[in-house]
Amino acid sequence: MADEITIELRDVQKWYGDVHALRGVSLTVKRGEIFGFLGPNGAGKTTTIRCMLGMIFPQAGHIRILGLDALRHSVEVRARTGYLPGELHLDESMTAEAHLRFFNDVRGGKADWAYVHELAERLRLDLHRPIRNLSLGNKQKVGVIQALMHRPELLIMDEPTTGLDPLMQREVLQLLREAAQSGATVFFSSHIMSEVEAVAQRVGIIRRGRVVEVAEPETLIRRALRRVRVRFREPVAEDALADLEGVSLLEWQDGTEVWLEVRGTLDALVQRLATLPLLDMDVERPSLEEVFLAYYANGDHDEEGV
Ligand SMILES: Nc1ncnc2c1ncn2[C@@H]1O[C@H](COP(=O)(O)OP(=O)(O)OP(=O)(O)O)[C@@H](O)[C@H]1O
Repeated sequence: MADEITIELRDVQKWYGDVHALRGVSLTVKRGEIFGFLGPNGAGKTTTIRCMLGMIFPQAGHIRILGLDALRHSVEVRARTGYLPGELHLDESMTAEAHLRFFNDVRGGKADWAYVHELAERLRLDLHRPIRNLSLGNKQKVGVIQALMHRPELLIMDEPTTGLDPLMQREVLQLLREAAQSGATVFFSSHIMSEVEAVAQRVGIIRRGRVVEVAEPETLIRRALRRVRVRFREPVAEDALADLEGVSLLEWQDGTEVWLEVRGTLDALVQRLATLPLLDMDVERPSLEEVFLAYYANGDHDEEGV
């Protein structure tokens, strides 16, 4: 059903003068989903988000948000969306609360003030302090509340945990989860793999203006390299595991303790180990960070190479 799709980008291209920032970005986000948009600095995350909200205009492609053409209906799209920009512009002379009230009035006054106070408490933000006296992290909290306070059906957040300490990062990720549990769709960008892994149901990886992968975090991790430590009851010959596809030897300590690197499934390794005097084995689960770094180190997915 069309309304099951909240975000749809098809072949979106954006140039800034000579800079080809988006080279045909396509992706789909379903209603109620938490989608993590991952990529290093300069990959095109902010540009994609600004196009989605009709703040800048792509030269080619189609964008539908909440069933609307994002460029023709950007005002309605923005009214129904909670947006946290990558760079916040707050009026330093106002208190946090005055800023939120002002912003809410501009947006048409739909804030849930009980929720605003609950958010401020959870994020440990004093709403009565002038913004000029707030740290970077506390300013970020004002932005997070600004995006959430009208309980929008769509949240678009550009690097939501920027400047926050680990405890507050976790709290913000929890808020994203709760928003999705109450039916909102969440799209957030990040260059921190662990936070995407912790919260996103699907991840899109953008690299040099192209989405090179969309998958569940678990799928990306399964595809990655895993380090395996094997211990044998008695020494085994160095070539006992050498011929297995996708398995490379890292360390061979007297044939009793062996470190391996395995790409893909462990099936072949496990079958071979069953024929050897195995004592035990440990498999390290790669983090999404390792997956991501491997992805970026590998130019196979981009015809222009690294
Ligand atoms: N206003 C602009 N004028 C010219 N080039 C720009 C402009 N904004 C972005 N770019 C370029 O477009 C590309 C994509 O930038 P973008 O900010 O979308 O990346 P990003 O993934 O959000 O990175 P970051 O995490 O650093 O914000 C980069 O090469 C950047 O230098």
